Amino acid sequence: MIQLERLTKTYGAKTAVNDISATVQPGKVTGFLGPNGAGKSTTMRMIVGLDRPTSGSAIVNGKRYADHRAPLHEVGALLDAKAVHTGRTAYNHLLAMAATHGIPTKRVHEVIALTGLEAVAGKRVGGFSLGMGQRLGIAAAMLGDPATLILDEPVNGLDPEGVLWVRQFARQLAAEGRTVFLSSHLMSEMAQTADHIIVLGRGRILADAPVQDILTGATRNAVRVRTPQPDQLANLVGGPDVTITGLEAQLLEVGGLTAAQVGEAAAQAGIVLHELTPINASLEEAYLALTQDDVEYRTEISR
Ligand SMILES: Nc1ncnc2c1ncn2[C@@H]1O[C@H](COP(=O)(O)OP(=O)(O)OP(=O)(O)O)[C@@H](O)[C@H]1O
Repeated sequence: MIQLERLTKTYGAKTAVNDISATVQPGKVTGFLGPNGAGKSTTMRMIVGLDRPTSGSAIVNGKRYADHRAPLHEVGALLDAKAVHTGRTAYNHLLAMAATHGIPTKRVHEVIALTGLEAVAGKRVGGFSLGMGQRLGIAAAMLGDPATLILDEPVNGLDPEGVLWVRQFARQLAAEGRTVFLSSHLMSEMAQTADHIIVLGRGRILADAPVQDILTGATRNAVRVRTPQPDQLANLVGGPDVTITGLEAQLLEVGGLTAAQVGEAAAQAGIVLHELTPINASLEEAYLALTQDDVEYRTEISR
């Protein structure tokens, strides 16, 4: 379990993480989502003691990371997969890590098997593909058989097979009762992997809810209607819970009604329809809407 309590980190005038409180529960995959620069990596670095909070605290399995006698057995982290690129073989890299933490060689073989690295364990890490490097980073995080796993952008740049592997691995770890905390800037990926999602924007928590709740909240009930009689249709279906937006001269977006309701009302009133399209906001749209004011660097799209 990870408990963030009023956690704050400032760099000079810049507040990277702004007074966040949240609990990451065991037995679940929790997605940590936010646009670039939202403060995800800084939060994760504070959890594993690589950055010191300006104020507030990050507690893992009941203690601050630095106060654990054998932190590798408590928390495994993959924070920067590129950091493991060395001239060593994967096996020797893991063996060196294990040796410095008093972890037996047997465990090195176990994590190699666990992450499917058997075939490449004798190869130099410098020549690894991104996917293999990611597996090696996860193998290293698993060395101490930790109850809590923290993975920063574990699927970034992976091919579909690699993405699927990380997703299944994360789910398996959660099923074993571990706390699994993954960051990503892709809502679509998190929606398929996580049970719970925490959304960060400009260092603040924008949402902290089960994936199912976020999915339900994201579904928009709206219909796009093309008709040569837009004013009559608007008068007909208009009401207190209905929003009507003119998109083009003969194109309306009707919110709050289903396509069936609009179609039947139009038929009864003899209004001609040329198009009737239900619109469902994707989860990605909901996420963009949630974070649009909180993106640090906005790309201007010229029209
Ligand atoms: N060492 C540092 N010194 C100064 N500013 C920093 C430092 N580390 C991070 N920041 C700033 O803090 C903010 C949060 O950065 P952070 O890397 O935590 O975001 P992130 O959500 O992980 O983004 P990304 O997806 O790009 O990794 C950014 O504005 C970043 O520029």
